[in-house]
Amino acid sequence: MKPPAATADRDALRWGFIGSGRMASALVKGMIRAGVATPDRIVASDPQAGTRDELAREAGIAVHASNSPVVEASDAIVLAVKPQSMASVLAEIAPMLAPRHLIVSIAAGVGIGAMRAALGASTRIVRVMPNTPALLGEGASAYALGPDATDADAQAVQRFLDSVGRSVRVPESQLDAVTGLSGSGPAFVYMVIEALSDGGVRAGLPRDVATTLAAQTVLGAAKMVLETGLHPGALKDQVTSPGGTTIAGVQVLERAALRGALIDAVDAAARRSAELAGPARP
Ligand SMILES: NC(=O)C1=CN([C@@H]2O[C@H](COP(=O)(O)OP(=O)(O)OC[C@H]3O[C@@H](n4cnc5c(N)ncnc54)[C@H](O)[C@@H]3O)[C@@H](O)[C@H]2O)C=CC1
Ligand SMILES: O=C(O)[C@@H]1CCC=N1
Repeated sequence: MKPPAATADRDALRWGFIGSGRMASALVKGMIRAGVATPDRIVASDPQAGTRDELAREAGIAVHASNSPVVEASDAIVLAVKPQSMASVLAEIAPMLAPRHLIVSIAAGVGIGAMRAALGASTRIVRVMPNTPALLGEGASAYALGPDATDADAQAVQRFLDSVGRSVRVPESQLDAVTGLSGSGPAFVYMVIEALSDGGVRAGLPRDVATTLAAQTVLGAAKMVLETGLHPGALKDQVTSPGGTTIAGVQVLERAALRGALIDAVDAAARRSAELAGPARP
């Protein structure tokens, strides 16, 4: 890797967010919550007044209507617009970039190659796939480095992502799979929680009790996987008494092909991420 850009202050980067929607908002608020950046070192932009006002009010940062003040006031620029808006944003910011700038894209399906083509081959680029639980410091992110990104860039992005959850470095070729699993995954898990809660209600629990128990059960089970290091199947076996209640439910889930449905969901989301890189965008 190349040495860090001489002008970049690695320990006190100024962060700029282009696009202030749901994912940018989760990351900004998560960073501030974790203390990785103070509000005066983060700026953002968005064309929608309501979106600007909301983030400015909730995070205490400056949010501009145009993108040039963000480019001017930042060292690391997080591109947080929809994939469909990326081409116009890249064309807009390309002439404004200086050697100090690190480009961090969170857009699904927009490749490093396409960004280099639009911004210039020597641009330092890191492509990230975060997820919305970053808001609470429980994000799951993966990142891939562009050819000109430095060790310092990798460290800065890893510090940023680890401050809002867990992160892993992957080859760019794996980012569509990451998008299908952890990028889209919170939506799948919310559906599971909602359905578990429905089950509790069906069995006679009040809704609030059922949702609390369902969500805490998913949280606890996830922590068991992460903190014991045991295989999920072994942990499932610990819950499943011979002739007991759990195996009765497991049988229903196997008959309903729960596993196949989840595998298909991740696969479909990963394929959609790959599709977004192509010319046929919606
Ligand atoms: N929402 C999620 O769970 C995740 C989203 N992502 C990625 O993050 C990106 C943003 O997604 P969301 O936050 O969900 O979308 P969003 O629609 O909530 O936010 C996008 C924002 O970009 C703004 N925008 C549009 N054109 C712009 C321009 N030219 N300059 C500046 N801002 C502009 C829009 O007004 C909007 O507020 C997408 O590329 C998506 O693939 C990645 C991981 C998870
Ligand atoms: O649904 C989407 O396209 C974005 C990318 C990953 C999560 N949300």
